[in-house]
Parts: sequence; structure tokens; C-alpha cells
Amino acid sequence: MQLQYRILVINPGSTSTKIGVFDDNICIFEKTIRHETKEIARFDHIIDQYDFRKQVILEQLDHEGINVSKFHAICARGGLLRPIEGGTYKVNDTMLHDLRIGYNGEHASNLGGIIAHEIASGLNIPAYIVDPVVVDELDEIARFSGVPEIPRKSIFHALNQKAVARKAAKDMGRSYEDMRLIVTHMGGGITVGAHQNGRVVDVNNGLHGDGPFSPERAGTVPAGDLVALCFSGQYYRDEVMKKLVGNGGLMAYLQTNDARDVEEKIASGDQEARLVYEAMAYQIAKEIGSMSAVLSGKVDAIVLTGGLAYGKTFIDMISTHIDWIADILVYPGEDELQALAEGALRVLRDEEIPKVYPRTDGKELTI
Ligand SMILES: Nc1ncnc2c1ncn2[C@@H]1O[C@H](COP(=O)(O)OP(=O)(O)O)[C@@H](O)[C@H]1O
Ligand SMILES: CCCC(=O)OP(=O)(O)O
Repeated sequence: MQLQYRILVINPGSTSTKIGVFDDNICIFEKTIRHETKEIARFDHIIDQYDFRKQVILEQLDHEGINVSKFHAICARGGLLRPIEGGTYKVNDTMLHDLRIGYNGEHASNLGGIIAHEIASGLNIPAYIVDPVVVDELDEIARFSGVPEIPRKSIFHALNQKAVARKAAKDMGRSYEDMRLIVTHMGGGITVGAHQNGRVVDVNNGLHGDGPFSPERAGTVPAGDLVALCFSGQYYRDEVMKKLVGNGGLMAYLQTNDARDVEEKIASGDQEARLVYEAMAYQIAKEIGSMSAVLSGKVDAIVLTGGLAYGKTFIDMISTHIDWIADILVYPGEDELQALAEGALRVLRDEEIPKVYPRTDGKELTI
């Protein structure tokens, strides 16, 4: 079959920018550009990283001798938009506005649609996003927090959780829509989702909500103590937010968000590093246990994925707590670039109509 479409895919994460070039669904180039903490720390806000991240992408393509004028479409990971259903969305003005203001908060994925649009408009080709971090399929019961003004939100690694869940189902010879899975993405942020018959019915808000602490996030924090900290007069709002997102978790305890550094410290006998790493694994296991209750204990498999899943020691630390629940499948890294390319391809091939942001049916989800 003749190849038809060349697609650039862009995935900005909190600790890296990943890019890929696909000829139809075949990846011809991919690169993970890791960003040192100090490189990112000089920007006060995520949106300020726009030029830096765009330049990094264009330089990398230039370095590889990839001619941008040959692209037919650009597809990026979508950010903190209004809650929407999964699928491929064409970048439009409302979306750009919401990404720029960070409608639901700040995260590197907000830059995806903006950078894709900027490069695509210069080439007169379409820009898309697929399964953004705000995909919302929560059961109504999962939205209660105990404070009516603060409903729980669905903010998670939707793109990779869905892609890897489908891969796991395929590897088990089953259909994703017929399965009950607990999928745990462990990257800069960590999210644990209960997937029931193709829907993520409960998941922790891995950005500034709840769940385990992560390489750079605090996760659930004792609420009363957090309120006291906020009103202590010692911190500005942005400083408290930084403690929760960016400088929380491993960063706060060990001054690094790189799990490989932590593994090296542990290997050289650092007991404090071991304890912190074990605590992160313990909190992940607790969240998985909680999602097994969501699925009434009927769990077909637990899927572990994301950058941290490369760490064998770390996987062992989690597994000892949860291997009684169900079989554990490990897919290190992520399948997001492929999922982005395939999302764009379905639309380019007219197999799917791109969705219109915010909603096609006028019924906006509440948050
Ligand atoms: N080979 C590895 N062994 C252990 N940890 C790793 C490895 N590769 C990446 N990581 C860790 O995974 C985390 C980043 O995961 P990733 O999914 O790439 O994050 P994001 O997309 O959120 O930037 C970092 O803490 C990084 O150190
Ligand atoms: C929870 C939103 C997605 C997220 O945390 O992504 P990273 O791990 O790439 O920061």
C-alpha cells in the first residue's frame, strides 16, 4: 500500500518533550528530549516555556534533516481544557484561548496544541489534539469530595492510559471494552485509573488533586494542614502551588525529579533515598488497592506504565503490596506518540470526523 500522510506528533510532558514523525502509522523518527530541572525552573509559568519548547522541537527536526514542509498534519497531546469526551479534536480558537489561560490549571501539555497550531498554520496544514488530560468518563459517584464546591476532577494521562489499556487487552486476547483494568501511569505525575468496560470510571487528579506523590508532585496532602500553610502568611499562592506541582514529591524530599538519580543513590547505599522511593511505591500501591474496591475486586489485570516503570526495583516495591489483587502487566514508557499519530490518521483518512471543542452537542460537562 502506498504511504499517504506524514504526521508530526508532539508530546510535551513535565520533564520532557517527546516528538515523532510518522508516515501513516509507521514511526520513522522519535526522540525524547529530557529537560533538566534548572532548565525549566527559570520559567515562572508553563506558558512562558512556549518559545523554548517550540525551538527545541524545530532544532531537533532540523538536526535530523527532516523537512517540515512535507508534513500533512501536526498532532499534539492536549492540555487542561474544559472536561471533554475522548477523541481527536481540531485545534480551534476557543481551544487556543483555553490552553493559553490554562482553563483547568497549568501543565506542559497546554503547550502541545499551541505549538502544533503555530507550526501547522505556517504550513497551511491542520493541527489536532487527541485524548487530552481532561478526558472525563467518571461515574457520578466518583465526583464527590465531601465539599460540594470542590467536586473531584478527571485530570490524568488519558492518552497513554487508554492506549496501553488497549494494548494490554490485545495481549490478553480480549477486547478493552469487555475488561476491568487498573491502569497506573507513572511519569512526572502519577495517575491510577479504574477502567471498566472501556470507560475510566474513577481516577485520581494527578496534577493538583489527589493520589500518590510523584517525581514532582505532592498528591494528596492532609487538608487541614494545607489550609494552615496557605494562611500562615509565609507564602504567596504561586509558592504553595509550586510545593504541590513542580517542587513536590521526589523533588521536595530528594531535590531531583529523575528516578534514575534516586536509583543510583539507593544503589550506593543512601537509606533516605530508599525510604522516599519506597514511600512513593507504597502510596501507588494504596491507590491501586482503592481502585480495586471501585471495581468490586473483579480486576482482570493491573497495568503499570510510564517512565518509572523502567525501574525494576521500583516495580518490585509496588508489586509486593498488590500482587494478590490480579496479574501485573508492565509496559515501560508510553505509547502516546503512536496514539497521537493514529488519532490524526483516522481523521485524515476520513474514518472519523474530528470533534469540535468544547462540545459538539452543546452540553458542556460541569466541573
Ligand atoms: N530507565 C529508567 N529507569 C528509571 N526511571 C526512569 C527511566 N527512564 C525514565 N525514568 C523516570 O521516569 C520519569 C519520567 O517519566 P515520563 O513518563 O517520561 O514523564 P513525563 O512524560 O511526565 O515527562 C522520570 O522520573 C524519569 O527519571
Ligand atoms: C495529570 C496530567 C498528566 C500528567 O501529569 O502528565 P506528566 O506526567 O507528563 O506531567
